[in-house]
Amino acid sequence: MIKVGILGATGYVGIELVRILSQHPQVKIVSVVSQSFVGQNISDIYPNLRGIVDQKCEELDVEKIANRCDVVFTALPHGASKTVIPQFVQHGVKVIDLSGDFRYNDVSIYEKWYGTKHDNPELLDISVYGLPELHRDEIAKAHLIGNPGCYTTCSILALVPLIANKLIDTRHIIIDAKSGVSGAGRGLSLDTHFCECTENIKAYKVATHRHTSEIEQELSLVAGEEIILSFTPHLIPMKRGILSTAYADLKQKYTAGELLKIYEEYYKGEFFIRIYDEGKLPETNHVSGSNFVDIGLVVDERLNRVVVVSALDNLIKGAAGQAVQNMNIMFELDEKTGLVASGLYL
Ligand SMILES: NC(=O)C1=CN([C@@H]2O[C@H](COP(=O)(O)OP(=O)(O)OC[C@H]3O[C@@H](n4cnc5c(N)ncnc54)[C@H](OP(=O)(O)O)[C@@H]3O)[C@@H](O)[C@H]2O)C=CC1
Ligand SMILES: CC(=O)N[C@@H](CCC(=O)OP(=O)(O)O)C(=O)O
Repeated sequence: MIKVGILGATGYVGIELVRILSQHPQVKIVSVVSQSFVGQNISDIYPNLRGIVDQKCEELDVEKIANRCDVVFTALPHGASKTVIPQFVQHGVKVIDLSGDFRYNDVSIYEKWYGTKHDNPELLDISVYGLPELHRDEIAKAHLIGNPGCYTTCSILALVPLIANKLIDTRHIIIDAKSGVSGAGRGLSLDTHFCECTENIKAYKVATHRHTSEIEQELSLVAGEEIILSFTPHLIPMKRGILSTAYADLKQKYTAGELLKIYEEYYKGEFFIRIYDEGKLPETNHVSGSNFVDIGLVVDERLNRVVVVSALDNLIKGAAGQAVQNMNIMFELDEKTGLVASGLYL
């Protein structure tokens, strides 16, 4: 059995990790760590887990946790993980970090977009961007994973086949994405207050959202040249789910059917990517509670522009599910293990 610890277990991502890993046949959860609920049972905080995971939350004592775990998931706010992760790495414990701290190849990009200094830039040399569909071989050998963000997973996977096959003009890509409110975490804030986000939709951090840089990093790697693009996130009155709509100009004429064949071919064998037939498009309900990314597209023939629509659950393929997929790869398990229960509809 793989012995796991979950830091930030009481957060929205952390509790999805607890839920998924409690049903994983090769995992034993040995430690759930909290900052504010030390000594309380996790199932008192999330009563849906009563009788399933009745484990007490521990304080963050790296030495104690590292001695008992093969791998730790750090589902802490950006910045908070930076101090503890190097200690786990030194203890030889594998780490899958859900924050943005270890997702970047170039520290100056992290520092520019996160507006803070990185304390351990040397670890960026060993960390691997945990998007299995792009970096599976590196993930298998990694000790430290920077697990991708939710908007980024949804947006990158929607565009990769077009970029890898050089089908679009990469200078004018636009991504318009919408997220459910759980994307902002469980902490209280004015933006996610009931009256502020119910019956209301808003764009935020337009042209400045940090996920722009993460999407650009990965798409540039695929393209073999620097890509910069427009990314606009929106907060919508739903609990979970991301829907991303990407627009790009085609270099030549293609029908939707031809492009969909290219997508099918590119993602052949990728269980967690589902390509829709022509005339159908993904919706957030189709992926809720699951580790799938669903992708469909339309060609706007008047403009010779492709419009790619993708959907995922921000807490699963956008966070906890993808992290477990990475763990499966790191421990040489079938990467679907523990991740194929059907999703929620509604
Ligand atoms: N929500 C989402 O859809 C996604 C989130 N992420 C990333 O995952 C991470 C977790 O996000 P999310 O679950 O939404 O956040 P939450 O705010 O819901 O949870 C944060 C967790 O971190 C703990 N925590 C907060 N501050 C500290 C600290 N200084 N030291 C130790 N523990 C601390 C909290 O503990 P306690 O409750 O005990 O105070 C809580 O368990 C973030 O980095 C986020 O950016 C990534 C992809 C998607
Ligand atoms: C709705 C909402 O607020 N979403 C978050 C993104 C959540 C996420 O993906 O977190 P990472 O930054 O760790 O990738 C945001 O816009 O910052």
